[in-house]
Amino acid sequence: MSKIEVSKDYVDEDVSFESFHLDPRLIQAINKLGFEHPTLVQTQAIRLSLEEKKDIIARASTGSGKTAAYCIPVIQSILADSFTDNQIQAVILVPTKELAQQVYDFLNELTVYCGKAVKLLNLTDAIDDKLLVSLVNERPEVLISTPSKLVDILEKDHEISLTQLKYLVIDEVDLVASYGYSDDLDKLSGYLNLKQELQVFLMSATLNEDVDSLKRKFCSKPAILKLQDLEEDSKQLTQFYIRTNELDKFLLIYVILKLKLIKGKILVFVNDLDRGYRLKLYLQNFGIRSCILNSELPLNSRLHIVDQFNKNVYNLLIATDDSQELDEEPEKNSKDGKASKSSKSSEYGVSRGVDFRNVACVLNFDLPTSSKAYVHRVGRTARAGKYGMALSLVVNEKDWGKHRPSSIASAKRDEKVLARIENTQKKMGYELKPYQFDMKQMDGFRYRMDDAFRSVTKAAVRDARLREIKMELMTSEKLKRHFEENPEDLATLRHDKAVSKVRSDQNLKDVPDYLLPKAVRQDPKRVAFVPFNRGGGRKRRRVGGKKKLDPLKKFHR
Ligand SMILES: Nc1ncnc2c1ncn2[C@@H]1O[C@H](COP(=O)(O)OP(=O)(O)OP(=O)(O)O)[C@@H](O)[C@H]1O
Repeated sequence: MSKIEVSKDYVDEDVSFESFHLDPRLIQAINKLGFEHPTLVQTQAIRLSLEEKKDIIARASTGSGKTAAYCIPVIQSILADSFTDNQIQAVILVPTKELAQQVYDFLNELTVYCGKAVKLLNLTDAIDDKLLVSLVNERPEVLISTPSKLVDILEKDHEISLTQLKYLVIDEVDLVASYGYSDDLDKLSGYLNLKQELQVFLMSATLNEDVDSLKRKFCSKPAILKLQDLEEDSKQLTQFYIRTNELDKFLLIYVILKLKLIKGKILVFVNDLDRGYRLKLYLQNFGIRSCILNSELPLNSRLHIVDQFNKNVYNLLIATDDSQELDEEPEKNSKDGKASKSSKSSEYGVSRGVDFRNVACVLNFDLPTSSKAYVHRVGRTARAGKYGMALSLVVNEKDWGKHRPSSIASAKRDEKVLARIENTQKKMGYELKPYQFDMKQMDGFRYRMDDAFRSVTKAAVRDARLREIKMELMTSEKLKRHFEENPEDLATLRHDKAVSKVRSDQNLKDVPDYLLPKAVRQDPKRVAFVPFNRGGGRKRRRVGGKKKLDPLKKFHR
């Protein structure tokens, strides 16, 4: 049994899962999951749902256990009701296929001792629609889907009935509400027996006014849970930013990664597809291996990459988050002010809800385009009560566009977005701290950065992108068969191979002694959290002990 550590701040230590009078099969599964106590949002949601039959709107921090908060009451109620035979009793809607799979996997674990009492169906599984319709007609108790896929299937077969539905869950509800799913939700409401027996859960870490119309449409007298603000000294997430120019972002990431200034697994976000490959190839020059995650890769590969990252097969994942969510007001994407679903990425989303495990640092190589997207990105670390840090590279407005090859359009607004991020974080009681790097001290690394940066041409990026897709399409097929035949062999399929023959110079891979900070030269094993002043001298903080270290502590002026 793997025990998952959850900090006191999220966990309701006075409460046990047994106190909810849950079915023994469910209790056994919860024990197997290693959950000792419910989290705060779970205690409240389970009670309100099972005892008071309330509709629930919950805003709770990223990583605070919202999935179990709605899954447990849904499964409990299905198990408790032995009279309703073979009916679709719950629909769980999420914005992306990744999340559908994640929720499906979690429900599978939760129902592992339930035999055939609870059947689950993930509608976003890439199976033929006809087969899907016939599987829905077998009336599994729980359907998991994106709104558009569900409506699609309902429109394909008018015999399917949802009037007996007891639970409707919309997870990441603000994204579902604002991301072009409103037509699908309107259509869906026509299939439901709203405000009768139906109990509704609307969940997210961020709620906005788009959710109000869903609240009016789907809920009656909902209980509103807001479980977000932690005490100052109990915050697990430490947030930093560095103001820089576009080319120096490449210098910074090289130095940070090469000298291992951040300990543990790092999730790097970039804002477009080519950018991800550019960074991967650039780092490859220095012998730094990374793995790519983006909307172009087949779903099987995406799921496998996240799974392997969670199992610590990779330490560095470069994820493209091209959602381009904007903060309200000044700019909206379409005439009605709603962001539209772009075809390729419409059902892909990596900053939302994906349960990355044990991420030490979220590094926003490119700053997201909205404060809301920032909340979700940085929420990939410091999950389930663990500590984590977020580091964002912010381009000075005056420096934007000065060096075309390293430039990206979104960075033009970085300073404005940073101001909004600071504002929203402040309202939640958080603070972003600036890091003043002494860029002069990194001058020794600059020529290597230049060399490596220049070697990554546009053609090399295009070539890498094509190769990776081809490779992953083949891997994806293999994965499909492997998943069926040989699940334990999956770990051997790696996604962090070199994707291009970019000239790889051994000189770039090694960092000569004279460039290293003194502390590292004296003791090569001591590479994390080192002071980066050539004179050395000051004592380092002990690594590993107390968690709330400032990981880049001595690197700034
Ligand atoms: N009671 C619990 N005890 C221990 N670990 C838990 C508990 N509940 C959930 N977890 C773990 O916490 C992690 C985060 O849970 P979950 O993915 O549900 O968070 P979330 O609130 O939905 O986050 P997000 O807003 O990012 O989607 C998961 O790995 C989950 O297994």
